[in-house]
Amino acid sequence: MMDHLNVDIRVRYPAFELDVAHDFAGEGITALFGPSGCGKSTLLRSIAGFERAATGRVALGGEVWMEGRRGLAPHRRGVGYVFQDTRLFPHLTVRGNLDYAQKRAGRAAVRYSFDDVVSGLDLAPLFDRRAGQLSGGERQRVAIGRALLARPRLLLMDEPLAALDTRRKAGIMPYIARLPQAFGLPVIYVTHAIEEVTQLCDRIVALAAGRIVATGGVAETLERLDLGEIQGRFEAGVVLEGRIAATDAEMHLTRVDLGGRTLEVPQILGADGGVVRLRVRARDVSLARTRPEGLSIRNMLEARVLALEPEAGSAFAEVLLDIGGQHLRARITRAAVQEMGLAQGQPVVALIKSVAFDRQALPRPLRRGREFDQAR
Ligand SMILES: Nc1ncnc2c1ncn2[C@@H]1O[C@H](COP(=O)(O)OP(=O)(O)OP(=O)(O)O)[C@@H](O)[C@H]1O
Repeated sequence: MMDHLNVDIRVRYPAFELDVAHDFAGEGITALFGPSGCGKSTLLRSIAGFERAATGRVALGGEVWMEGRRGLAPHRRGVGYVFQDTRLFPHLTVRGNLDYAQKRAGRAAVRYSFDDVVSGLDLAPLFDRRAGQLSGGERQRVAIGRALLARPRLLLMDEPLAALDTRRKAGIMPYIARLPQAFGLPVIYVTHAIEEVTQLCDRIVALAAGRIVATGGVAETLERLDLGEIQGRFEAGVVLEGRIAATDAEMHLTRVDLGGRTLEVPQILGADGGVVRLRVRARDVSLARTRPEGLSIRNMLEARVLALEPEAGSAFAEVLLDIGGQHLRARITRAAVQEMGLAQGQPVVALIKSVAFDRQALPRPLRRGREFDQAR
């Protein structure tokens, strides 16, 4: 367990105020999540020491980085920073960019070497390329490597995938997921993309209008949050956690055990037994009173109605379901609720098309052991 980052920060702009007090976990990836303009980048900049208007307190373990209006300069705070635009030196090679970071590194003791960074991010094949000639995903890998070589005790990432297309995102996400375990440092990860929260993060700190509105584990916090404000009604859904039970390589399907119920989803590249999170949007779930026959839909889960929430002034209602401990949401028409005679406590069958699942489901990193500890 690494040191906790404790913040109690205020920033006042003419038209915006940030006021945040939080004890960030000393391990894993914490999502700083919220709508555009809620203050995510301002908070990250305040932690790093780039925000002149910040007042309050920032401390990592016993080390105070800011107190009142006085703070350590950014390069003395032991943070690595990864931006959306990578800010590499375009005219230098990848090797040149990494060497530069290595030379300017602080003296903090870290448990990994230059070679660990290079192999952990697969950077060797890129060494002789100029940074200006890399793809967006490759540039981000190099930018992460550069941040790690500064020997940080904490890594701050500000929407590192926002500029990438879906395929490139999927390519780089596994590298990010491994960072806390592989390099032994906590990550604070700014995003407003819910798939990145679901696939990469262990916890959420949700911000709205400069204040924290929810904190906690990913699945439960997403369920509590009113995502409408962040993602729009259409994206409402749940995050299910399960284990890979088996994969049919020929059919490109993976069966995921949700603890009694099984889902069939597009193939996930991961070993049997691996833990995965799956986001299911409410609009992708239909309901039936009894198990239908002769359907193409692969996923039919026995469920029980926990709550019915008609949306005022709309054709739709949201149905909250229990599927053996975990929850599911279905967005169906109010007319259907009436015709089916749905009521609280009633057993139903929830239908989910396999195509409804996000493509980039990633097995969660293993919780025990740090990869580089064994090498030392
Ligand atoms: N230097 C500044 N002077 C005045 N107002 C600022 C300054 N920097 C940011 N703001 C305002 O503070 C608010 C929060 O900005 P911030 O960039 O932290 O939001 P964000 O959550 O990171 O948004 P996004 O997801 O769009 O990047 C915004 O209303 C922004 O206009």
